[in-house]
Amino acid sequence: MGSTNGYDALLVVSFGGPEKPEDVMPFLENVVRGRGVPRERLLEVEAHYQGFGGVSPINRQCRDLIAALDVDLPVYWGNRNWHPFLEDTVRRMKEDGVRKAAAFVTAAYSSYSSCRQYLDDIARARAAVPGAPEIVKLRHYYDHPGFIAAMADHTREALGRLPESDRDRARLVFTAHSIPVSMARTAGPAGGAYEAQLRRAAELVTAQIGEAGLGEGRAWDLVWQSRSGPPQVPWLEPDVCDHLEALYAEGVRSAVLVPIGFVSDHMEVVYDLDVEAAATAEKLGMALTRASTAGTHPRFVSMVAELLAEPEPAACAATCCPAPVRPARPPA
Ligand SMILES: CC1=C(CCC(=O)O)c2cc3nc(cc4[nH]c(cc5[nH]c(cc1n2)c(C)c5CCC(=O)O)c(CCC(=O)O)c4C)C(CCC(=O)O)=C3C
Ligand SMILES: [Fe+2]
Repeated sequence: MGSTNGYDALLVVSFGGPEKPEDVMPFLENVVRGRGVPRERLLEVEAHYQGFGGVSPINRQCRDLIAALDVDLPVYWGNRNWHPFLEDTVRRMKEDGVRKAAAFVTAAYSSYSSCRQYLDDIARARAAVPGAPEIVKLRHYYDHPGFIAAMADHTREALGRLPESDRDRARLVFTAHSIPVSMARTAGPAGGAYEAQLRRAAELVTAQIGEAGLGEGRAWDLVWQSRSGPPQVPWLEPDVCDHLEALYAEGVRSAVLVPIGFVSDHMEVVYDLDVEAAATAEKLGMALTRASTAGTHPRFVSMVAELLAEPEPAACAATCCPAPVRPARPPA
């Protein structure tokens, strides 16, 4: 609990995910609408979701976070790609008499996909609801002590799950969602912010591990996962699985995956890391554990209340994190 700073509601904004098998394809169509993701990729990803019973963990995780929050405000929740849709939530907020809400987005970093697109989602939802409340997006929190403490705790815990003899020398492999190289170049006010912020967060987490006596100056890397898009468009590399192979070739025999780019253990984490990267490590004979994301760690939960109490953040410049220029359609 604490100051609510002139806000009369908190709005949690997230990605959304399917909750039953029939939801999977319509959800995926929403995600990739107009984005040139090849059909084969979509069918592959559909199979990942169906392998988990057609249920993404992300909605449950949003509900859990909301249940854990200790704020003196009514809390609402709306998604980009699946129910509860942001527009429906904004309509309900208006009907409830909300006038000015703070938005907590479940993405910590700057980039079109992780920041601007959420701002656009909020703007579109408000435009569809006459008399919609004002909605102020809270600041990026990738370097907030609450986020870092949660990730450091979970990284220590994952180190503890390695065989004892591997703990001191295990490599920390931080991962984040790959994005197109062009999107990475234009992220943030001066470009390059997505990668720079991820590096900063990884550095801060590694430093806290060092303070806990788990290896001053332990080696770490930042690599990418969950690449989408057409194959001819360059995305950030290396992919986490290729990186594990390269590490093995260098003689590294143990690692901890730290999904610093995400805030809950959603499908990209439980499939791309716990299934795919785990299989790569198994094949190589490498000891590998995966740190939990921030989730409902108490310090991450209390961070939300702390963000609410901060002075209202300045809006992003209109030129920040621009939408990608869509690749031309291949000739028919
Ligand atoms: C930066 C970033 C984040 C982190 C910030 C944030 O958290 O928002 C993120 C999160 C997520 N991405 C998710 C799922 C998907 N992302 C896709 C596709 C894409 N992601 C992109 C970027 C990001 N994505 C991009 C540039 C694309 C290409 C299409 C486009 O330009 O938009 C696709 C399409 C199929 C495919 O993977 O090819 C799916 C299904 C889920 C839900 C998981 C669940 O259901 O549990 C979450 C949290
Ligand atoms: Fe994604």
